[in-house]
Amino acid sequence: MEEEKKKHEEQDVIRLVKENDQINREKLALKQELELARKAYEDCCVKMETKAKGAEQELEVRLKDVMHLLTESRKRVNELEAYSESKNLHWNKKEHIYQRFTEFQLGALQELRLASQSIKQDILETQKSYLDEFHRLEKSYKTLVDASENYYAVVAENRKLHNEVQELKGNIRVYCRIRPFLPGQMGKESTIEHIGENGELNVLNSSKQGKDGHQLFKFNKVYGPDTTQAEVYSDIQPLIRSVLDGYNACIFAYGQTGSGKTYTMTGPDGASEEEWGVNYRALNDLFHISQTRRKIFAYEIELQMVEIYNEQVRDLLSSDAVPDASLHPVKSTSDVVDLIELGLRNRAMAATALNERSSRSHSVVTIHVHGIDMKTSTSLRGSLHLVDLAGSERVDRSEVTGDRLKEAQHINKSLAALGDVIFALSQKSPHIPYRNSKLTQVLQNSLGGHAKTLMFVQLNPDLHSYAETTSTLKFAERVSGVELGAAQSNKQNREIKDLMEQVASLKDIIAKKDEEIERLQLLKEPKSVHQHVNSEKHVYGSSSPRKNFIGGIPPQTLKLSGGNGSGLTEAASDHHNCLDYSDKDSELSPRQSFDMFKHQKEPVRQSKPARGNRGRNISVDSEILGFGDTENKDTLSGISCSGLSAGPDIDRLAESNHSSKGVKPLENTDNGCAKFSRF
Ligand SMILES: Nc1ncnc2c1ncn2[C@@H]1O[C@H](COP(=O)(O)OP(=O)(O)OP(=O)(O)O)[C@@H](O)[C@H]1O
Repeated sequence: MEEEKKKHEEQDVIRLVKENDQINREKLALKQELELARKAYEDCCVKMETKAKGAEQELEVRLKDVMHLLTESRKRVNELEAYSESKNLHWNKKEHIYQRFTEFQLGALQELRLASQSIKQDILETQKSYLDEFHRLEKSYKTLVDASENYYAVVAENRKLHNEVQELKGNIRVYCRIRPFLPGQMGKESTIEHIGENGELNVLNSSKQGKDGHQLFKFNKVYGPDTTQAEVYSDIQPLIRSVLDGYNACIFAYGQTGSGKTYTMTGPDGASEEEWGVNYRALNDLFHISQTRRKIFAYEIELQMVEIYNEQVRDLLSSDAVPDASLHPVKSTSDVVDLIELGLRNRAMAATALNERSSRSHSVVTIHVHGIDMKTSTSLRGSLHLVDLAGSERVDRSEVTGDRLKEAQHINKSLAALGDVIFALSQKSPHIPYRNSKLTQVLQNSLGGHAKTLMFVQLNPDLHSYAETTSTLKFAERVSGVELGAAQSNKQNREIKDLMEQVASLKDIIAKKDEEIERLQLLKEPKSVHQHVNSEKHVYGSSSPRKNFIGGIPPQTLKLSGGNGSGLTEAASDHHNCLDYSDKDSELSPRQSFDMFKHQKEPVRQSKPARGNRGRNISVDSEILGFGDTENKDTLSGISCSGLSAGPDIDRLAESNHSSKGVKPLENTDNGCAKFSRF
């Protein structure tokens, strides 16, 4: 045990020696390590010391700099403080100034606001007045524009018309129109050899040899068979338009039966607008122009349509028994179409061998235009007669007898009378034989005076109608040589119109007084009728105002002294009627002419009780009406020596009448009526 203890002790000693070695070794290593650490520490301390010294030096430099900067900054701060102080003072001053200025500005602004409000008010008021003024100006400007538009249109039209008037001055215009061959007549030989540019017309009769077969005529214009209705109308349009300026115009269609008179004046049956004749186109045109002038003129247009058949005037627009030629106001073309169609239906037709719907009457469409210039109150009256004459064919060729012969004789008589009137006008004869036929009576105003007259000469190109054609052309050629003088417009201004009305009423008063004196004289001297007649003649002398009635006829003398008062138809047809138009009354308007027809009835009823003495009445009336012998002789010579008959056939017809009855000077019949001994 001991041993073992010893052994353990030995082992412990060995272990302890070993451990001591180990600790010594470790102690040495640690000593070395410590030495190294101490050396590293000393190095580090030296380094740090050096570094600290460097840093200290650097910091000192920097401190110096900072101190310097600080001093500088303090200096600047002081400076800035001083500056700011001065600025502050300055701003305070400025603020004070601004404050005062703002206060002042606010005051001024307030004032300005007030001023602006009042100015605004003023502006609104001015604007309103400007607007009013502007509207007024706009209105007047519009009126001026309209007026100027119309003015220029009117001026242009007037200029055109002026030229036409110049052109028309003088001769009756004659336009010749050749109708085409009708279906079924194709292959027929034509008499028309050549139509010249300037109104020349060569007709040819192939059955005659050499020179005799050719004849040359010259008119204002010749229309070939292909001419359209519109082309024809465009040539006469200015004449028709002049009616709106107060002119009277008359357009005839003359020619043998079936030569196209109705076609030219009205158009074919059931005509389309393109085929419309002069009648429709004229009215259409008049409406159109009256519309364009509506700002300047107020127009009224009225229409009448009569036919003259066997020397009787018949109203075509009235189916009533009323005999007066009715006047129909028209406002549109359709009114016109309806009226003319009614008239055409009423027109007397009768068949002849030449034309199955041959019109054996003259048809007269009359357009009355009354215009008032709205500015000057000048009134104007124009009228247009559109006459479709009855056929001028030869009686023998018409193969007519009995009633048809009578019709033909009447037609030829009235055409001869028309020729006589035209010739008398051309001769500037003091007596124009208007009353030789109803046709010339109705057309009186549009033939003489200051009317414009145009004649369409219608031709049938058929060689078979050669004789008719040449006789028609000869008549037309003579008509074309007739000079009527310059046309004049029927304008009357308000003052003249008022004065005329005053004069008329004064004349009425004087006439009434005259009658009273007459009545009193009759009461005083019931037996001295003869003396009374003489005294009345004196009263009706040139110094008497009665002589000055329009047209030279006192109203009470426009009566049928010997008629039965049955009105227009009978008045027109009855040769015993004393009513006629004085040849001096060519200034009467066509309206007045028709009015005379209207007045025929009433005075007849009055004539007996008013006058009491038929013989005296007759002598007075016949004198007033111009039935004096000398004048009537002139009438007759005018008829027979005119050299302007309605062609050889008409002459022949007249001769045949003369030979049976003999040509005698005009004579007064028992009842005081002038009788034309030729018919
Ligand atoms: N220019 C034309 N173009 C075509 N047809 C025409 C022309 N002129 C006339 N006619 C025709 O010729 C025929 C006879 O014409 P219209 O009846 O006009 O003759 P008119 O001279 O008036 O006869 P009347 O003397 O018997 O009244 C009609 O059928 C018509 O349509």
